[in-house]
Amino acid sequence: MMEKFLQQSMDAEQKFYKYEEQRLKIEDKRREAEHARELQMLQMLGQMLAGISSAVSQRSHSRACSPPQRANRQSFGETINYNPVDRAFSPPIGISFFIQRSFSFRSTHSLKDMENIFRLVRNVIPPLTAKKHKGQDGRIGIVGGCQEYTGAPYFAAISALKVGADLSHVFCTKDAAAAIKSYSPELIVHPVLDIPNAVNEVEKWLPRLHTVVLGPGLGRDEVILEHAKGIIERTRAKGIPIIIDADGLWLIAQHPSIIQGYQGAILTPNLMEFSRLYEAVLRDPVDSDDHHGCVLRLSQALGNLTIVQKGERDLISDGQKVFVCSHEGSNRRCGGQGDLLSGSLGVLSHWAFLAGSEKTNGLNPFLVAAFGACSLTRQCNNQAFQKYGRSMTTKDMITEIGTAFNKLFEHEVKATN
Ligand SMILES: NC(=O)C1=CN([C@@H]2O[C@H](COP(=O)(O)OP(=O)(O)OC[C@H]3O[C@@H](n4cnc5c(N)ncnc54)[C@H](O)[C@@H]3O)[C@@H](O)[C@H]2O)[C@@H](O)CC1
Ligand SMILES: Nc1ncnc2c1ncn2[C@@H]1O[C@H](COP(=O)(O)OP(=O)(O)OP(=O)(O)O)[C@@H](O)[C@H]1O
Repeated sequence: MMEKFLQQSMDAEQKFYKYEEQRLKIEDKRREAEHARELQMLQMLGQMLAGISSAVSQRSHSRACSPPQRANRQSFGETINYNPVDRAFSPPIGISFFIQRSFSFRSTHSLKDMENIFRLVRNVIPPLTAKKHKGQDGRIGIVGGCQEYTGAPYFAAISALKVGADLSHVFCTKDAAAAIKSYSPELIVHPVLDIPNAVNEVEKWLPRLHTVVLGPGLGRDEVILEHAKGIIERTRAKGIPIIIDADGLWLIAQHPSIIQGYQGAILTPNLMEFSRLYEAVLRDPVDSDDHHGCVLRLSQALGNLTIVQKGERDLISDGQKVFVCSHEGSNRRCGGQGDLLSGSLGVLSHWAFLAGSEKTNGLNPFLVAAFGACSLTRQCNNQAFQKYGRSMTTKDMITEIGTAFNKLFEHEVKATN
């Protein structure tokens, strides 16, 4: 009797997942069509504006220094495009000028530079409309959380919600679940990471997730890491974007092949995690005089997946370009701000992935998402530090997410120079 009941409920569950998977596919297609329509309208608008501006410039005897000429000049090569021959991701020349100015190696950015890159981030942010239903703007899964570390997965999951995801799931060990739930009723918590069939349990949820963030508070228990390995493999097999941070990077340093060649992955190492990974993959110590080259080489060696090297300046590379985010933060470094970054990136990478390179002027959408998440983290750091100074903690930064996001991405920054 019990067996029959169990079988029936398993069948019902499977039917539900199948139905849900189909529904999500239809929904994604509809959103793609919506994006394509918007793009078409923008292109038409662009053509109209181009027509008007060329008429105006003909009348006013155009100036000698046009953007395309400047784009080719070395003095604008502060952002290094390491593969100028590959045009696959290269935007038209005028736009290239615009992007290269935005992602500069200079330590300070002009307001205009920041406005340019923030505009690309804004392009991928989905509009809030009354027509949407719960889940459409992001269902993010955080894999991490064990007895020692319950804060890290919480920080990542709540940050994802505060940036704009609709649902945030945490897959953690049994003994971490109650603590994580008690921090926030908004989170959906699955205490499955330490059960024998953990990988299958998480896999059941994958069709319902847009992005997976793996690593915050995962710990280094061998059994859990083995489960994490299986989860990465299944996530990769389904083509779902995955952000790997903290102990997830420890795992990658032991087994780089799990992630090698998967361009749906974004790795977010701090300096320490970066050198571990670099040495494991390239069998060479990091060259401390050439951080940009090292980030680039690591990305290339792993098959051009996106790397975000966190630090005083965040270096972001997909093996072709290295971009720098040096948005002003503060001198306070509290544990957990990397989790804020990985959770935000979970949402932004989903939005960017969905929007595609048409919305990022031909640039790899993950680079734009990473730039957005780094700027946002640093802006939260800056705002919270102004209020709390040395006593600032990650919770204070998380409280700032709404206003920081609004300031960076919801309003036009006035370009004064
Ligand atoms: N409240 C929580 O639950 C928190 C848990 N955390 C988790 O703690 C676990 C271990 O993380 P750790 O970062 O300690 O990992 P590691 O055990 O790899 O330690 C890294 C070491 O590198 C040092 N380091 C970091 N950035 C550096 C830099 N730029 N230059 C030089 N040294 C640098 C740190 O001080 C630390 O001693 C992870 O699972 C992580 O997610 C952290 O996220 C912090 C908050
Ligand atoms: N020296 C710095 N100056 C300014 N901002 C920094 C500095 N170091 C880190 N940051 C900012 O903090 C973010 C998180 O980086 P951090 O090195 O603290 O990560 P982490 O060590 O992985 O964090 P966690 O404590 O969550 O494990 C970076 O992306 C960056 O935006």
